[in-house]
Amino acid sequence: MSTWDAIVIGAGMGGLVTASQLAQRGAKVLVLEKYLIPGGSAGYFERSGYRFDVGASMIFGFGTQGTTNLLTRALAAVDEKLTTIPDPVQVHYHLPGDQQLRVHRDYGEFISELTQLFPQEKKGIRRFYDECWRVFNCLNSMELLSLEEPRYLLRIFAQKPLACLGLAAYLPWNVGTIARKHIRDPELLNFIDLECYIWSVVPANQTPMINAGMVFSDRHYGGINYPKGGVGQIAQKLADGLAKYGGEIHYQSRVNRIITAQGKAVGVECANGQIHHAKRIISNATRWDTFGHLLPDIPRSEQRWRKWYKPSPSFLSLHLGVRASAIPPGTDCHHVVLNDWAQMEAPYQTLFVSIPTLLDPDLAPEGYHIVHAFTPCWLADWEHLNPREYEQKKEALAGQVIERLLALFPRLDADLDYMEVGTPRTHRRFLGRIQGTYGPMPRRPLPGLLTMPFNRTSIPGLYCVGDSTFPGQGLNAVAFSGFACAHRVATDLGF
Ligand SMILES: NC(=O)c1ccc[n+]([C@@H]2O[C@H](COP(=O)([O-])OP(=O)(O)OC[C@H]3O[C@@H](n4cnc5c(N)ncnc54)[C@H](O)[C@@H]3O)[C@@H](O)[C@H]2O)c1
Ligand SMILES: CC(C)=CCC/C(C)=C/C=C/C(C)=C/C=C/C(C)=C/C=C/C=C(C)/C=C/C=C(C)/C=C/C=C(\C)CCC=C(C)C
Repeated sequence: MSTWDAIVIGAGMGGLVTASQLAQRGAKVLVLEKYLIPGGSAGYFERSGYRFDVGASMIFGFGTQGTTNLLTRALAAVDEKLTTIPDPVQVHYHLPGDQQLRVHRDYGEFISELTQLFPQEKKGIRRFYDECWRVFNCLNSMELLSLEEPRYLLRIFAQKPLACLGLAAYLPWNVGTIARKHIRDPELLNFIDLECYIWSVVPANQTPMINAGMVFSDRHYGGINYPKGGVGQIAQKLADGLAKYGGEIHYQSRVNRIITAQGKAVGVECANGQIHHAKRIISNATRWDTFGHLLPDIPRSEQRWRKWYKPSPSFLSLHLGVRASAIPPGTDCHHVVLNDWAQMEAPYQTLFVSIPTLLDPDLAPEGYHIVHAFTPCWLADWEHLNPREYEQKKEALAGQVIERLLALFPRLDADLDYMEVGTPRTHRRFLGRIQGTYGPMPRRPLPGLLTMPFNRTSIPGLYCVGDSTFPGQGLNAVAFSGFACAHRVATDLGF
């Protein structure tokens, strides 16, 4: 039995930012993580001399200026810093009809390359992406904290009235509506769908405009920057910072139950039988894993949320080690391959490829590269298989992905040194996420971010943080959720 100011269930990025922010304010914080290391889907694993990122290697939020560089800020708050390596191209698209497009760090260069593909839409392209900048500039001019804290809202409204009104105006909108104001060409609209899909896993008409403002502008402002030593270093450094400020993380501590008394969350019970009490409980597990699992009941507000959002697909992931000769000189770090616009959302169709060793060669033995290839698919496709069927399916689908990779890297098969294949079952098992999901997705077009819940829940004393809270998926997004959650909890605790 022990008593804390706050207990955080899960050391994913959302949980770690919340915990480190609270500890830095003087709160006594305990993080309970079921796995061996921190990071969750932003963790890593090592095999045969390779250090693989568990999830995506394309990192936003590491800029040096403005207010939206939330990873830089979260680390700095606990006196930590990471060396980062700038990526000159956010993504190299391989589009249907053998078209190629690179999203350069330089905004002008990107716009000019896109305009060469769609010259008839020169004005529309400029107007659409400039409108994204308007959203970003509002966000990037203000301190980003909890929108559930009325005194903060009054303060930023007094400081930045135009930016607040600008954001309030965009909150209910999705990208599809804004894009259609400026663009007519159906193929260009398909491309805008893909621009959204690769991080939101839904097309433009379901992707909140505020999030697109962040992603489509920050890639040119703060840029995409890779942390030296791999994505896992971010969580590791936050965990170090947390410890410096007196917080604790217990690994291999799976929480089985949130304990309530008179309807209020007051503690947790772990699988090892330990019980911990705290004034506030914060869950970094998804809302689906929190309500109905850690707490038996699903409150009415959560039932409503489930009518709006469902778990998005998971991924089939190939983590490959290859001889350097497989990767031609001049290759970009991140690629997206799509052969048919109509198939963008179909399982195993849109292929994501990252080669983080092009930025940080130390992640692989000398003379070798890491290739992480992943493609969305559903858990249902992988359930009810016996071990032999499961292995056979993994092998067959991995073979199909490699076949597609050969179009980009013809020597890849001959130069293959190591392969580890993850499925939705792997993601569910190791990340503890329902159906191995990447995050929540709207069941239908919703009013932008208006339906995304903040950190407080309908259970007094219980908060949620991470990608099933405002503003959704992405490391920088869950970092925002962590800043906001810590701000709200600290205020409630009187810190
Ligand atoms: N390039 C990128 O932007 C990038 C890279 C990696 C991850 N991500 C994003 O990170 C987001 C996820 O971050 P997050 O903070 O929401 O969560 P997360 O799922 O990454 O972390 C949750 C953590 O909670 C732990 N956990 C779950 N249930 C538990 C229990 N009962 N007891 C103890 N521990 C438990 C898990 O082991 C995990 O470490 C995703 O949206 C993904 O997009 C983005
Ligand atoms: C007062 C008054 C009047 C009013 C009020 C209003 C206001 C103030 C409002 C506000 C709002 C806010 C603050 C908002 C915020 C937001 C945010 C922060 C957002 C963020 C976002 C982010 C994001 C979305 C990100 C994402 C990312 C991602 C997801 C990524 C991913 C990646 C991947 C997957 C990779 C790919 C790969 C390849 C391509 C290879």
